[in-house]
Amino acid sequence: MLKEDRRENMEKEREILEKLKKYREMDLKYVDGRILGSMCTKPHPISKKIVEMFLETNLGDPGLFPGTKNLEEEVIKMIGEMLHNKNPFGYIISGGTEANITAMRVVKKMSREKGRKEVNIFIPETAHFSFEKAREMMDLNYIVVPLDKKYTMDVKYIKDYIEDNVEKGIDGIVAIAGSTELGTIDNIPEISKVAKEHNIYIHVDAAFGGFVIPFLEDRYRLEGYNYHFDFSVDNVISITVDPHKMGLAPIPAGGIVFRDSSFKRYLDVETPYLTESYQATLIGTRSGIGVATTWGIMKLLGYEGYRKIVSQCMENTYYLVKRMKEYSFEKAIDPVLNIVAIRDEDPVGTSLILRKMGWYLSTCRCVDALRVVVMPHITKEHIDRFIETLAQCKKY
Ligand SMILES: CC1=C(O)/C(=C\N=C/Cc2ccc(O)cc2)C(COP(=O)(O)O)=CN1
Repeated sequence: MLKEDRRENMEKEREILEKLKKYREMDLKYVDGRILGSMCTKPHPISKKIVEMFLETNLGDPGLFPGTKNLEEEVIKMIGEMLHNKNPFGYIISGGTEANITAMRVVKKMSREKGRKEVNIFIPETAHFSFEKAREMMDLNYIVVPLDKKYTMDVKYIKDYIEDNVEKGIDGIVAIAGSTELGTIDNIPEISKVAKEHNIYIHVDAAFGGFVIPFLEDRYRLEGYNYHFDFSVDNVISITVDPHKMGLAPIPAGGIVFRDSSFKRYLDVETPYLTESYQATLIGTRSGIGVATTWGIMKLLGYEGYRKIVSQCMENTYYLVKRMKEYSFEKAIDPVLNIVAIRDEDPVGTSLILRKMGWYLSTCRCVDALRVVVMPHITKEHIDRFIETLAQCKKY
């Protein structure tokens, strides 16, 4: 390329990057500490170098990228180990939504194989809206399970429902380990007893809790909740666990892990023109970035690294509750994970006022409360500033 052309090109590139910078400056930044309602955070710094290294990879055609495919198998093994599964099968995919849809694909296929006309699935009121997308797409029939006083699934309701509807085949139970709104954990060992008796598939949505609970020290574990949620519990067949939440991986990095590879056949679709004859993931072309960054961050942090991050988040969670008390702001429940629900008579109204003041948090539906997710980017200074702002805003 001529020197002149090269110079022109560089000038054009510089202008384009300048323009992009203007758009990026319109975005909020996690480090400013005003993003209080997100379950994502600033990715671990090592991510940048890994993204650059794996930019062109495509796990949609794994025969071309065997190294990246090997990494995915290793990452699933690492996450499987974290979830007490020595023989895991799964994928690092676009996010928790795709992971939950994938689990529901398997439940539906297994139900069809049993010759059932209807796919009946117990689902908690606290279920993430991704299950609504799955229901619509696959015509699933949900039996919504009410919550008990701890905002977890009422297991007695499941038992009674099955006894009162013996003719109705139940294909699955969705349980949550770290609910979106309150971070509560359903009593999965209790649910497992019912599932085992009736041979029912349990899918655990640990999109958020999957990278918190395994690292949660005893001092942060509350009486009255059962923290066992993984493959150590019978009938747990699949788990959603997202590296791009508390795993500190960049987006997109969701995870779906199955008890073993025997469930792959329910997902496989023939792929005539690819380097592999079958493809199980919902998304076809998919970058290897999520796999590689998750592998790198898990190797770098290890158990101890994640434990420290989770403990820091829990310390800041308890600090927020302490500061709230000084202004008589009430918590809706004792924090189970790093999520705080601040009672409010008009949570939507208050959150809109706070947003105008530059603070982004969300609200709960299951209880009238503001919702703060105390992610690793939130510091005590941010919490101090937030509480002062909330106090001002409540004066009106
Ligand atoms: C229990 C559960 C979730 O809390 C969840 C998402 N949750 C929160 C997603 C979120 C992330 C950042 C943000 O600023 C706002 C919202 C999903 C879907 O995960 P996703 O497809 O990766 O968004 C599934 N289950």
